[in-house]
Amino acid sequence: MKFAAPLKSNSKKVMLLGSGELGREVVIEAQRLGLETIAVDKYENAPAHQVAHRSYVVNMQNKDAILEIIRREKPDFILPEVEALSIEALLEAEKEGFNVIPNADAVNKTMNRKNIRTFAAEDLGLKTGPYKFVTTQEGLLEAAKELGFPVVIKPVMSSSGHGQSVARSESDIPHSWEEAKEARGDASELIVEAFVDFDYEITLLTARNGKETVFCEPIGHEQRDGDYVFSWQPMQMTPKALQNAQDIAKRITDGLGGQGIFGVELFVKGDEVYFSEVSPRPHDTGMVTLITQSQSEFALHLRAVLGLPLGFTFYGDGASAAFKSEVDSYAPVVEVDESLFTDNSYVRVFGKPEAHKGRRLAVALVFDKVERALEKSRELIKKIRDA
Ligand SMILES: Nc1ncnc2c1ncn2[C@@H]1O[C@H](COP(=O)(O)OP(=O)(O)OP(=O)(O)O)[C@@H](O)[C@H]1O
Ligand SMILES: NCC(=O)N[C@@H]1O[C@H](COP(=O)([O-])[O-])[C@@H](O)[C@H]1O
Ligand SMILES: [Mg+2]
Repeated sequence: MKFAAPLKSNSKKVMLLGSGELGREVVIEAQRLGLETIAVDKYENAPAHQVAHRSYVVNMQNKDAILEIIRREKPDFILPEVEALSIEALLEAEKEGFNVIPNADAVNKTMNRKNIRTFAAEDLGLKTGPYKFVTTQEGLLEAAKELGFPVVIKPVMSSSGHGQSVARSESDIPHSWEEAKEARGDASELIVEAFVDFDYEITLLTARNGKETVFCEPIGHEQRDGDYVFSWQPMQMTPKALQNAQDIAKRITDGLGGQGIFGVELFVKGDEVYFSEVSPRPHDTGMVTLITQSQSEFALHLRAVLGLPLGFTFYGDGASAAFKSEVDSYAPVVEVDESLFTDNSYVRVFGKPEAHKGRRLAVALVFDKVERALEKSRELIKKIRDA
């Protein structure tokens, strides 16, 4: 493999569509291999903008605007980093010969819950909880009654819990209907899911480099309001549950195809494993790999994209805790207690230019035996605050 320098006529270029905290780590890893990096997002000074060679601010849902940047920059690899972006632009770019990671069809399927759920459950036959799709409030009530309360309601296009709610009875339906409008993406259709009473849930990071598929240790996580708050690795699983999880991850990622890392989200009850959803890119709960693995999920993503070998060492157990702002601010300051800077813990501050309530601004990482690491991350996260 040959590695050119950036900003030359023969440079290899990587374009990130979405430039948040996950993209920032991908850009850093890309630069470590001499790649030229271009970061695109809908607002100025997004985390990856701050480290990339060039950056663009554009309406990510505008086909022409995205295509214009792609045609101008001619990247060797286009890495979608957020769900809410113009899929038409990606389909067209692929048609023109650009390499969309993992491929435009996989991005199309995974960005929309209806597409990915029907693909997983109906085409591939993977086990999921019962679900229905609705477009009206009356339809929502009907579906919830048929599935049985409680139900989880989510816009077909959204992420990080935006627009998501749990309805426990009929009286919650009007609120859930209103809440869905908070979607980051498309709320014209909703998925209504029976509540899966799982023992625990995991993300199984799965990397494909065109030659082999490699799994990371399973990542356990805790979610609040549809968004991750703590994650730890490895999640203790029975051998049978782990085998089932890897089988599902292999089937869904083979089904989607292409190269890169995927975050396969699964619910586990006993030895039974239910498919939930999958990100065709690094996963927020996978930030824990920044402290547990010789090659983080971001480094593995790049290796997979470039077709490089996927070998890495699992250094040992760890945990991560997301810090979310409690204020709205145009000049956010994250105050971190010195006790976070120890031999086995540290913090990464994302440098987001604006804070609002609930926005993730930093992550605390702890390296320790998994229970202690999680316990410690619960203590440490209380020592991070908005200044
Ligand atoms: N059917 C369900 N039964 C029980 N819990 C659920 C169900 N669907 C979702 N959840 C809970 O809500 C969380 C978020 O749901 P989901 O992953 O579908 O949304 P998301 O907005 O895509 O989140 P992210 O972007 O952070 O992955 C899940 O990790 C799980 O904890
Ligand atoms: N669950 C998806 C996820 O974690 N995505 C990550 O959050 C950023 C958006 O953050 P913002 O909402 O603070 O701009 C995205 O750009 C990505 O890095
Ligand atoms: Mg999810």
